[in-house]
Amino acid sequence: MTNIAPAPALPGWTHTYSGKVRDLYVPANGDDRFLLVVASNRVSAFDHVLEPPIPGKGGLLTELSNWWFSRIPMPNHLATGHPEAPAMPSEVADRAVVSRRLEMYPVECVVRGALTGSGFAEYQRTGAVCGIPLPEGIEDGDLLDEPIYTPAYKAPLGEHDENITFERSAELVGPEVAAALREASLRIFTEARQLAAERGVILADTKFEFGRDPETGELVLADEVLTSDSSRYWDASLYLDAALDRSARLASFDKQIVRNWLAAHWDRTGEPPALPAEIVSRTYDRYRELFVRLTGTEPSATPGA
Ligand SMILES: CCOC(=O)Cn1cc(-c2ncnc(N)c2C#N)cn1
Repeated sequence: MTNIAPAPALPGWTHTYSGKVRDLYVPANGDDRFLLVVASNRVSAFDHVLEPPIPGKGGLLTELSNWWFSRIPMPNHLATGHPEAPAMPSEVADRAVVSRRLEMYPVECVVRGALTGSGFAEYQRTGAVCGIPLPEGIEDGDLLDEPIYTPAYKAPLGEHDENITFERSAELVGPEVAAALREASLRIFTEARQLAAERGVILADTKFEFGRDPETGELVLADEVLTSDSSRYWDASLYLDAALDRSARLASFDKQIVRNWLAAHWDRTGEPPALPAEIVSRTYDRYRELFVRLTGTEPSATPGA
C-alpha cells in the first residue's frame, strides 16, 4: 500500500493507529475512556491509498456521518458534550469526532439491499451470501426482495475482511449479541434506505460497526455511519434507466469516477498513478452532491479547509 503521510501531531492526543483513510488517537494523559477518530482527505481504491488527497473529503464525510448519527435512534459512540471528554483539537475540528472508547465487536455488520461487489462474487460462486441462499438469476447490481445481513470478520490490520455466516458471528460474539447486531443493522438500514429513497437515492449496501460500552454494557453504534466510504449509494433515476449500461446505472456517489479513471489508466501493477486535478475535483463534487441530496443542505466544510 502507498506510504501514507504521517498522521498530524495533535495537542493533548497521541496517535495510535492509521487505517487507509482515518487516523485514531488516544488522550495523551492516558485517559482510556475516549478516542479521537480523524477522517483524512485520503481516498482509497483497489486496496491502494491514492494520491493526491481529495481536499474537503474528510470534513464532508464526517458531517454526513454525524447527520446520520443524529437521526438514528440508538446509543452512539459520540462523546459530544461529555463533561470529561478531552478538547477537540482545532486543527481537525471539522473532520474528527471525540468518541467514547468501546470494546469493539470484531464483526463488520454489512447489510445489502442490492447485490454487487464481494456479495455478488460469492453469490456467483455459491448461489448464496454468508450462508443465505438466494434465488437463481440475480444480475450484478440487482435489488434484492428484502435486505440481507451479511457479516464479515474484521481481519487483522491490512488483511481482507472475510464474509462469515450469522452462526459464525454468534461463535465470535455470542448468540445474544450476534442477534442484537443483526437486528440493529437491518433496522437502521431499512430506515436509512427509506429516507434516501425519498430523496431519489438508492442505499444499495452499508457497513456498521458496534461496540460495548465498558461502563454500561450497552450496545453502541460506532465508527462512521452511512457515508460514501462505508456504503454504496446510487442515483435512483440513473439506476432505473434501462437504456444506460451497467456502469452508468450503478454510478455510485463516491469513488466510481476514481475507479473508472484508474481502470483506464492503470494496469493494476505497481503503484497507481496520481489522480489528475480534474478527477480530484469531480470526486469531491460527487461526495458533495450526495451530501446535498440526502441532507438538503450545503456542507459546512469547504475544500481546502
Ligand atoms: C482507523 C479508523 O478506525 C477504524 O477503522 C475502526 N475502529 C473503530 C475503533 C473504535 N475503538 C474503540 N472505540 C470506538 N468508539 C471506536 C470507534 N469508532 C477502532 N477501530
